Amino acid sequence: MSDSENPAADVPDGQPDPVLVGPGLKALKQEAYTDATNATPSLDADKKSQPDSDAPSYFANVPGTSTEGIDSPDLSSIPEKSQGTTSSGQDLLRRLSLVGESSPVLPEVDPRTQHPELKLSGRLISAAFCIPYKLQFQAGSDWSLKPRSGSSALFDSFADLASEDSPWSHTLVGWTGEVEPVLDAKAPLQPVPANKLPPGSKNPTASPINKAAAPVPVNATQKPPSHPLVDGISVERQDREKLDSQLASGRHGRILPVWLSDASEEPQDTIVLKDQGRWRRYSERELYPLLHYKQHGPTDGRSERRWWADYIRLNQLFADRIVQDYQEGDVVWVHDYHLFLLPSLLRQRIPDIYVGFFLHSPFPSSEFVRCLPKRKEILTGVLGANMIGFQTFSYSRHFSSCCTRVLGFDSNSAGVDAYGAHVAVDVFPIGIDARAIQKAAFGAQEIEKAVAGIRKLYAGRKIIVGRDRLDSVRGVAQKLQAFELFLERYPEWREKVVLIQVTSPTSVEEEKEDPENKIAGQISNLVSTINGRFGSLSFSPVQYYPQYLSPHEYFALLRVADVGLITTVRDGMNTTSLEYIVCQQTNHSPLILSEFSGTAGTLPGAIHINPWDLVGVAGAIDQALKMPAPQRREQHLKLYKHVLTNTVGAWSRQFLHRLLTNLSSFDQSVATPALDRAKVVRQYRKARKRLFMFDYDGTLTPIVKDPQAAIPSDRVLRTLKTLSADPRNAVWIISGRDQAFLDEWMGHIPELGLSAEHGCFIRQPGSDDWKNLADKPDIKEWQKEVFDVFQHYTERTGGSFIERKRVALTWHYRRSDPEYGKFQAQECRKALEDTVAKKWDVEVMAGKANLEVRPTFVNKGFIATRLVNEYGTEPGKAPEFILCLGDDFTDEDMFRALQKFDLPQDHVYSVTVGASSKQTDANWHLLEPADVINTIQMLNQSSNQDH
Ligand SMILES: O=P(O)(O)OC[C@H]1O[C@H](O[C@H]2O[C@H](CO)[C@@H](O)[C@H](O)[C@H]2O)[C@H](O)[C@@H](O)[C@@H]1O
Repeated sequence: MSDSENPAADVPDGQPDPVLVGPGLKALKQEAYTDATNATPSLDADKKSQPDSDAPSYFANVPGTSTEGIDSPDLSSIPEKSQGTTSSGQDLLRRLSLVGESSPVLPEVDPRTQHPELKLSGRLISAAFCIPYKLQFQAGSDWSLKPRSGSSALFDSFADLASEDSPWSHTLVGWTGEVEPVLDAKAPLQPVPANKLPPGSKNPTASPINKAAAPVPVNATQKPPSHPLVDGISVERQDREKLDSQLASGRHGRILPVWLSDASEEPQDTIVLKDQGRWRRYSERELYPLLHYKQHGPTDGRSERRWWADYIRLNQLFADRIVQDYQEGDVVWVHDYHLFLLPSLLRQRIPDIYVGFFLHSPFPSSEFVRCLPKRKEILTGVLGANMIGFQTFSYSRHFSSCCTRVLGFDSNSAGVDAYGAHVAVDVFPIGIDARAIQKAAFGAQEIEKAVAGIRKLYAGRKIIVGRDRLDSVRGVAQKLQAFELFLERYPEWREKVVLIQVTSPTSVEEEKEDPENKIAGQISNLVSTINGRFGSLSFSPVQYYPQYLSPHEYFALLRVADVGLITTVRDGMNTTSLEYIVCQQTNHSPLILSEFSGTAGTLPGAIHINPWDLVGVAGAIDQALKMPAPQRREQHLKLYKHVLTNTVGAWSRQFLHRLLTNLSSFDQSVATPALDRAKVVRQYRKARKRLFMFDYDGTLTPIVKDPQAAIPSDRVLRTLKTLSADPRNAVWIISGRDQAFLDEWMGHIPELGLSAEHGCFIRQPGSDDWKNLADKPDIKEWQKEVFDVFQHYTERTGGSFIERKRVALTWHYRRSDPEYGKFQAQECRKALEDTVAKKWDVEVMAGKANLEVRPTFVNKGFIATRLVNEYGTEPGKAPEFILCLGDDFTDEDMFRALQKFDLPQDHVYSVTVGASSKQTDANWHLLEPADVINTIQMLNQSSNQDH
């Protein structure tokens, strides 16, 4: 049902086009596009293929003029382009309370003026799996372009971005899709072998679509499908260039086709297209099912490895194409799961590129994603983007949670900290081009005829309409089961209600090739059972049509419906439900919508059902059929306002606006620059007195699961030894670890100064003795109370444990469920702050997957201050080079302490280890402990050069 996330976004081989909406519909009006044998039209003509301007306008549909019952509100002054781009439009929307109810309508403003700091070029490159055309090819001739079906909302958004009103110069990068050879119009069609056809489909050469069987007059002019793919098509360079020029301008902007082939050397004169379907396999057999909560059985993994290799190559070829065209300041917007790896591939080549990613399909719980063998590659691939958008909040939450659980990255509802960068995560439910749908659905003679025809056919009966693809996730079986139960439980409706269910063949690779065609079989059994139980010789309560509909038939069906029934068990965004709402502008028939559709959250005015609860669905059908007119009108109005305000144009503006806002706020205020090593070396070499303060965990060694396993490597020890051997250097380890640990691992380097337990203990260089700075008589008492609270949470948080030191106590939850552990830590912290911390002079600190309690009067900042003071702060005495490094909250005390001294700026380097987006008082950042060691080694080497 949803085509915004249609995996194939295409017609199965050898099939006629399914329902076309949006650009498809508009383009359909151009006969030449549908005729493979005609000369290829110029894409400019495409612009003219907008719906007829004399078609009755939805927006001119003022109250009282409707012929179909209760009217819609007067939206006549909403501007055609984007409903709200002018002040009058905004006023009207406000008057209708459209603004503020849904996402705000953003005006078209040139992003370059709005964000001068980003130095935008004004060019937007969209990357989508396929271009919006199906290609037919004959060497030496023009290419034949037919509108590609599916993904209508997405293609409409490209048209919007490329329109004259858009501030962007738009380029679309997409795969050519499976290229077919042009058929000789006069040559007889060869029968297609049955095994090459999708299950349930008719042999195109055998018989035309059964006109009599259709619920509405079937488009008899519909062409038989083109033949299945021919393998091994050779495309010469001049033919590819010809396609480039045919696609150079049009309603979607400039289109750059990506040629997917095995050829490894660039550029090839001839590209041979073989087994073209392979480029879909990984995404449609592995990713699509997983994203929709479907798991296949175990396999030997060989095919999957091949598909994965193709998936990588596909993403690389997209990256190549974009990089070839890229100009500084371009924004790249990547769409959907076929291109999960593209953001990182682009960032590897252009580190400061602006990239947004939008996922059109659902994103499942981490419990599902973790089953994917390539889970890490997929997640890190997409994390190359600056912002990742989802259809619903729950999908975005699942994604962030996956990054925490699978990759161990910090995340919250605003985003994920990945590899030193903050990746924003946000929610943008897609809309439709409501105005185009309205124009397409109303007024044309054929549609009016079809509407009248269906009404006549089912006169006196209520019509429930369902239109879905025959994928298992679309819930057609559940719908039929619920309808059967409805007829059983509400006998008063028998003979008075008909369910018209139209299904187009599946587009899911895996299901297409199911030899048993299980779903189709199941559906047809259910239909027979219901019609057998509740039908009669003259009437069948289920009218089932496994076929494609023309746009006219499709819109006519949506218009005559008394109830729209969508029982999908999983889908990203259901565009049919949005189109249904537009088509019901005058009837106001209720919409029953599965809560598992991504659309449900944005359509609270629909009747939400759980498709697995058949009794509930049956009850909802009864409720919808009996709904009084005023209630129907009221519910519909809410839905209608939503669909009209949240158009696909508003969606893309919203996405780009937030991407740029994120980029600019990130650039300006939060980012901590990477440590300028050249500057550090210069000052280091100049300085005669130098002070080093190193935190230990997360700074000198990477964070690991078991605290006892975080031991310094030989390289770390050698580096520290060399550094501290220089008499000009004072080198200190200032750690939360206890004395025993520091003695054991670093105690053998006599030149090192050590401080343990966040400043509670100190051991001077050259000494074996530890001095206790936290010696107070009450220690045992507060320790006991802290221990009891920690113990309480340890018992209730699997995997957590307590580390007892001499003074401080640490509760660790790194081995617990990351989200539950974090939650329990918040609770535990609250409990400690409300009790122990109020009674005693202790501080509760949140560390890395831990909580620590230590006396308030000592901390790492206190030690840092003490050390600088020991050197002397007057000019001539003060250290001329201070390097202080740490990674967590407790180290911020040191950074703050250093700010209090009046020392020359270029003498003091406070460095946080981690993302540049981290909230910190440090002036610089380094990504990871390895960078710290590299930096120190560099200083050591620079000293050698001095000698
Ligand atoms: O001040 P530091 O030297 O950074 O020490 C802080 C705490 O580090 C240790 O715990 C942390 O590192 C462990 C090993 O990588 C890791 O498993 C744990 O999750 C981290 O919280 C140490 O165990 C604590 O005693 C220190 O206070």
